[in-house]
Amino acid sequence: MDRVSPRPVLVFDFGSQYVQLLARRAREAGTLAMIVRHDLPVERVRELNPIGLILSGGPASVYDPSAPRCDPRIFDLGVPILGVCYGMQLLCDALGTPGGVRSAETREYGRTHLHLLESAANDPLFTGVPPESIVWMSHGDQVRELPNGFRALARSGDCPLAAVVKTDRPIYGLQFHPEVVHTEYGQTILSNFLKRVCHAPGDWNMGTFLERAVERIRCQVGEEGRVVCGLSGGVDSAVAAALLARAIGDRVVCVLVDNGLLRAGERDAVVAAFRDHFAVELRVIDAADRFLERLQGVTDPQEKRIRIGHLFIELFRNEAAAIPHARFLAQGTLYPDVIESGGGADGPAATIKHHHNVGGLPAELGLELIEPLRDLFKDEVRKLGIELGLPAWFVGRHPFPGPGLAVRCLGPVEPRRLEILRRADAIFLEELRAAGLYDRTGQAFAVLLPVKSVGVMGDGRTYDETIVLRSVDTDDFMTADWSRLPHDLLAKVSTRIVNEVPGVNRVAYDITSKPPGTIEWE
Ligand SMILES: Nc1ncnc2c1ncn2[C@@H]1O[C@H](COP(=O)(O)OP(=O)(O)OP(=O)(O)O)[C@@H](O)[C@H]1O
Ligand SMILES: O=c1[nH]c(=O)c2[nH+]cn([C@@H]3O[C@H](COP(=O)(O)O)[C@@H](O)[C@H]3O)c2[nH]1
Ligand SMILES: NC(=O)CC[C@H](N)C(=O)O
Ligand SMILES: [Mg+2]
Repeated sequence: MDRVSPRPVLVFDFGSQYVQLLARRAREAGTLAMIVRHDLPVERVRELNPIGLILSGGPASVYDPSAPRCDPRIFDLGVPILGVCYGMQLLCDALGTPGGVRSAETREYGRTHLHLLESAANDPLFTGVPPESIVWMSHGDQVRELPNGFRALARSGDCPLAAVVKTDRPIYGLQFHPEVVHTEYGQTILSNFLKRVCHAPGDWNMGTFLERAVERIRCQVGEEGRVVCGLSGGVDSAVAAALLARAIGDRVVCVLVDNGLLRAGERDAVVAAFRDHFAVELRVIDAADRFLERLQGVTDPQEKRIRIGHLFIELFRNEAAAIPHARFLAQGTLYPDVIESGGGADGPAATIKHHHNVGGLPAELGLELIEPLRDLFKDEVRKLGIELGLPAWFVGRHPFPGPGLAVRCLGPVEPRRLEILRRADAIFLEELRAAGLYDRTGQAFAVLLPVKSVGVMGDGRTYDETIVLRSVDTDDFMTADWSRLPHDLLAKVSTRIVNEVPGVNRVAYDITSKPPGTIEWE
């Protein structure tokens, strides 16, 4: 992100899955955010002249001797500090909490009720936040006792210290995550921190992103360079392609790989949509057989992604080899793909899954990557797509992962199983659209389990496959809640799948949020 506002808020990265969300919420509040290493020395912090500091969450436990820590001198700078989850545990530990930080008796993941204490009534951090609200938690450790010189501001059912503040300095700790969209007043709290506690002017805006991104692409590609752009028909690659077209015109060649793992009718739909909305060349590579061959007998989800990622790159490389000056590969990589793949090489973030386009890439790429959307989230990319002139129905499409049905076909990926999944998925989406609910859900799809169960159909015994329906509500795909779909719709989809898809005798509906689940099953 570019420096427009002179004084940034620094987000110290302790390996949270949500570190960029903190930065993004700051952007929404009109403040430039810079993500920095968790152990940035205080001298360097001073040079950056921050308006405030945010300490992110993270997978470690502060009582673990190898846990990441910050330079303790940052607490004496006099700059406002907000510690979130691990960040709160760390600052309480560093400033001295008598009972220490320990593993909690009850861990909290997902939706929790927050109760503000009377002491929060006049605190600027909670201006505009009602006494009771919903927050999202994701922790197993807890600060046991109020640190010396702190005041408690809020509690939850299982966590007596859900928010604390130092009485003589603007140092706050929150055990819940204000940065996730499911925390009802999260943006209010972060915006209060920036505007009311740090006194940030709030004049940064996203409009400049487009111009700067175009400039950066021109600069990277040069006068002659050509770019191969992996185009999936999804929103991210379409927006990346449109951005490239704006920056370098017909020096971009889009490549759609038909990997045999696409949904029913997808390939034709993408080709048609592309023809109508883009002025650049699109090539389609038929590679279904090669992907299926590579996936034969593979059941481990990470291994599936890695094999798929590698084959994608081989195909892009072959394509680029035939085009003069094509040294670049563009992908619609977003921040969630990056952070879930483990963030950076030596960062403290845990690997949740190797997204095929990041963690699944081979060591030797042979092409220079262009990923203009790497710092952004899905809904920001959608806004950018609209600015670039893509139609609203197109940018509103549900995401579909690059590894496609392979990561929804749990167990071995075989043509027979893919066909079952494809048909069940098509029925679910058709009914969701018919009920007018497609645009009100974030992502919906079917999953085929490697589990058979007993049923009775036509008075006879069956022993057949299980389909799970998954539908989630989310804007940024970092956290998600399961969609409360009408029972009548679920009943209709279930009946149609069992009646119309041979080999399936049972349909289940997934009622797990993220966290603790992920959106995909693999
Ligand atoms: N079948 C495909 N052919 C070519 N490139 C692909 C294909 N599938 C994925 N990619 C590349 O991998 C990137 C990441 O895939 P991902 O599914 O996250 O994004 P997307 O498909 O562009 O958008 P969406 O999230 O809406 O599905 C894409 O932006 C694209 O560059
Ligand atoms: O291109 C992709 N390659 C991948 O390997 C991959 N894995 C997950 N996804 C998509 O990312 C979003 C978050 O998914 P999860 O909650 O399952 O991690 C959801 O929208 C998922 O569909 C992927 N996209
Ligand atoms: N999300 C977090 O920051 C978690 C912090 C710590 N690892 C815990 O489990 O409590
Ligand atoms: Mg996709």
